[in-house]
Amino acid sequence: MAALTIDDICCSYNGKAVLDGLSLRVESNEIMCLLGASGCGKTTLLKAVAGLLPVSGGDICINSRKVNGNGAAVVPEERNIGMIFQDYALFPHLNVAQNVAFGLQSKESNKAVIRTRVDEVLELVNLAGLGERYPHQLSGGQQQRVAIARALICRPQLMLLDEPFSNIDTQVRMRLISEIRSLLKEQGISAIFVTHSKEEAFAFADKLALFRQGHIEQVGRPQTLYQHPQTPFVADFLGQSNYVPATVHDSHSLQTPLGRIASLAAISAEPGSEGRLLLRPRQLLLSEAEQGNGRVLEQQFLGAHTRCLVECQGLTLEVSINEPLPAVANVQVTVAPHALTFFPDEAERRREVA
Ligand SMILES: Nc1ncnc2c1ncn2[C@@H]1O[C@H](COP(=O)(O)OP(=O)(O)OP(=O)(O)O)[C@@H](O)[C@H]1O
Repeated sequence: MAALTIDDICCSYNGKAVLDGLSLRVESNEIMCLLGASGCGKTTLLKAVAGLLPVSGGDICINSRKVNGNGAAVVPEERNIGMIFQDYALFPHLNVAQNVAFGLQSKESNKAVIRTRVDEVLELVNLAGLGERYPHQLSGGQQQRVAIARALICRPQLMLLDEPFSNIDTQVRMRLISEIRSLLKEQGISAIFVTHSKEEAFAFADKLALFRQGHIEQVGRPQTLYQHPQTPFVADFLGQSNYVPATVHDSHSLQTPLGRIASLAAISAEPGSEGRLLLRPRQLLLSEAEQGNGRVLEQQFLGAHTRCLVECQGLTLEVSINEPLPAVANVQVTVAPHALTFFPDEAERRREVA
């Protein structure tokens, strides 16, 4: 069942369209990440879902209930949504327990029930025992946990998170991401999460929706978008891309300056079609070879891997290898067996016209 369906919505500021006919579906207990460049409309979409911004067209349904439109408009506090922001938005004059209790107080008058629920959610976010502290006495990561506890206390069905990890230092960030992800999964909460960071998106989301100027370019599992992008825009946004000119030889191979390359899956273009083969730095392999087809131009040791620039058949390719090569100039460049991603020139021309 869908936790949220957004169907053909339009939003504008001062008559200028920011979202124009955008559709998206978030399944129950699914974490959807909105990823995209600054200003492409991610926060606008969150605000529209939360009911903080009017929608000029289209439908938004939360758990099959329409929440916008004449006669159907549901106010933000009745949408059963939890919101978490980049700057935590805690009340500085309230302690942790009071901050967390805040949203529940308008719905529940029994103080003992509120206290028990505050303790429960503080336990969930690993802050048990810190209820008496004030926000300024907590680290950034702890403050964000308080914000999460405050959002959880009303048992939301849907959580909206707007760049929640960007103020958290790198050491703590991946741990917090993994904890919050497990928490949302355990509690059966669906979520939409906005970020600029592809690493956060990969680590936190079940699905990515990659935005491009108010529309969604591609939506799917992070690995699918990374390994099988439908457009060069998606490929380039999600990681380093090498492009090699190629012609389709048959349904399972391409002819390229690196030779004929076999694909582990069928290529969806006619034999003879010209275009570009996408190769990620990890999809190229290097071996030392005096008579090899490539020449190392530059190496950068980056800890977990080494970035290597190689000149091969007139192309400059970026290859990711584990350890730096010894000082050899010549290498053999080959392509690791995989399902090739091929962008036909014709499809790109059609996209440009559209
Ligand atoms: N209140 C507003 N009034 C006028 N224009 C606005 C307003 N809020 C946002 N915009 C414009 O709408 C566009 C989309 O903004 P939005 O905040 O949704 O982008 P975003 O993708 O979340 O960006 P960022 O990643 O920088 O937060 C931008 O061009 C922005 O300048």
